[in-house]
Amino acid sequence: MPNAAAEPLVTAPAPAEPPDPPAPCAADEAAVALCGVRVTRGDAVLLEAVDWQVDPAERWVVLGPNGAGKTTLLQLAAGRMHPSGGTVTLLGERLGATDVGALRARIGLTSAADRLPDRERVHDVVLTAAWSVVGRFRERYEALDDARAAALLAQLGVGGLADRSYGTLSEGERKRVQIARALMTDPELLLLDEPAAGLDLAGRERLVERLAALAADPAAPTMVLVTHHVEEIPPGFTHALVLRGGAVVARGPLAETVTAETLSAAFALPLEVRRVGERFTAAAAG
Ligand SMILES: Nc1ncnc2c1ncn2[C@@H]1O[C@H](COP(=O)(O)OP(=O)(O)OP(=O)(O)O)[C@@H](O)[C@H]1O
Repeated sequence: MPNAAAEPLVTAPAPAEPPDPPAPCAADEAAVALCGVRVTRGDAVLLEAVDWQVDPAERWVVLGPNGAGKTTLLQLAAGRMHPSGGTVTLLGERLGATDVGALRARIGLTSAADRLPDRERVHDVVLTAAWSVVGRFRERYEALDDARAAALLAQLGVGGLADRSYGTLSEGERKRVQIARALMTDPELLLLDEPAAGLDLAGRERLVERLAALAADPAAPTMVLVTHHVEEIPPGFTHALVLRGGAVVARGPLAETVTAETLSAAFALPLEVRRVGERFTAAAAG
């Protein structure tokens, strides 16, 4: 008769190995880290399963058709919106677990929604960013602030317009003043939402030239530029994120991402994409 006590019929399973912790989706030193991000409004899904990491020295362009989720993504990256799911970490601070006011002060954002007073002197439009206000009142500014505003206007090629009132500027000149204003607080991250929208060819080219100079400056902040048009990608930009319908179509170094394949998929149209030097063009294939 078998000895049941000495030879159990059922062998106890070996204790399970503890599961590996999930790999972090982004490095700690990333300027922007989105992990499994989802944004919903009612039944609408604005972003779904977005993983994206921007390292401090990188310059990213975000491309995609109307409604792809580009502005939503930029609002997250500016700390002006929280995700419905997943995590957003900006400059080492996780949204939802940090003082968002202090974080926003470290981020420069320009968008068409910026409302700047037409009557304000151009110099003051830039200067007042130091106090996060849009009109000069009783704030006190240091000579250093004045010098910085003047230097930024000169850097953006609009130094000669410092004494004009903002409302008298052309659209292209305004865009460059807006970027100077966004740089006034010396942000660590600069977000540009369609900076070339509405500009004529010469205005676009002047802006692209200034952004290329900024991108080449090692002291410049991490940059993310949203656009619909590959022609607006400034030389010196390093990476691209391509979105469609709130999802990532492609992401990575510019040369591998801004291609006929990814853009045709994103814009749902067969496209030819050409690269001449550091500039891109796209047109319908045919
Ligand atoms: N509050 C909201 N409720 C429902 N849907 C919204 C809301 N806000 C935005 N959306 C939708 O989310 C989608 C993404 O919008 P978003 O502005 O991020 O796109 P976009 O890529 O910046 O578009 P565009 O290039 O036209 O500026 C759009 O379809 C928009 O209609």
